[in-house]
Amino acid sequence: MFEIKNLCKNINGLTVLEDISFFIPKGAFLFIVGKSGSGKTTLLDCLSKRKKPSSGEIIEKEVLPSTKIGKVFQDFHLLPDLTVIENILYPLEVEGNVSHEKKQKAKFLLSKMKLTGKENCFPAEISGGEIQRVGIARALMINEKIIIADEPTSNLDPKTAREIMDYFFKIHQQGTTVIISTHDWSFLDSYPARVIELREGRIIRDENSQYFSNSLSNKESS
Ligand SMILES: Nc1ncnc2c1ncn2[C@@H]1O[C@H](COP(=O)(O)OP(=O)(O)OP(=O)(O)O)[C@@H](O)[C@H]1O
Repeated sequence: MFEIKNLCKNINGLTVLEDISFFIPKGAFLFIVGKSGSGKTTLLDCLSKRKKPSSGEIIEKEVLPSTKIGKVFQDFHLLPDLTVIENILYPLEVEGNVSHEKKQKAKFLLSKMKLTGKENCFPAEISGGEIQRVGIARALMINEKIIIADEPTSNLDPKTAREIMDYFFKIHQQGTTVIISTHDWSFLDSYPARVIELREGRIIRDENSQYFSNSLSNKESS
């Protein structure tokens, strides 16, 4: 789905990503891990077309416009004057594509994100974790082919975080390519995933999660 070749990203004179090369096949379930500042967000920004590489390239086997990539980033940008359900449907509204079926899907995603009962609240009336889950539901509404999520469970209690990660894994099993950055190494034990570890902007490991959890590198980073 993505072939990343010799990707470098410099920001304000700082090399944030250096010579990153790897392939992400269609249907992958991929965790990007690494210490704070290792370049996870920047890599996801490049994959989701929020940032342009300074050099190198990202070749998409199936080219999707930026608006068709389901993105979950820390700046959720919910529209303050729209309710929760209106925010989730907003990207489709813009395209004039809100059908009865899509509304049913939005309600289904609300229940999966444990937001039932909050659909008519405005963003100012819900918690940070709930805002995060609205952002996830909106991303899932946009696209079923690829989801790129930057620390999607960071503000959530452990039980909710686990339920939402289970849901990401389920949609991966249904065929969606899922790329997630996380600080939570406990997830690596729980899902058969590919794990790429970054350190100072470089890939230092790229392995299956089952080999990852007991590693020295893991202990160093947790
Ligand atoms: N706009 C920017 N201006 C200056 N430096 C930046 C900018 N964006 C990122 N950086 C730097 O790039 C490096 C990588 O940042 P990035 O946010 O990609 O790391 P990260 O692994 O996602 O970190 P965290 O886990 O804390 O979110 C950091 O040293 C950061 O300070």
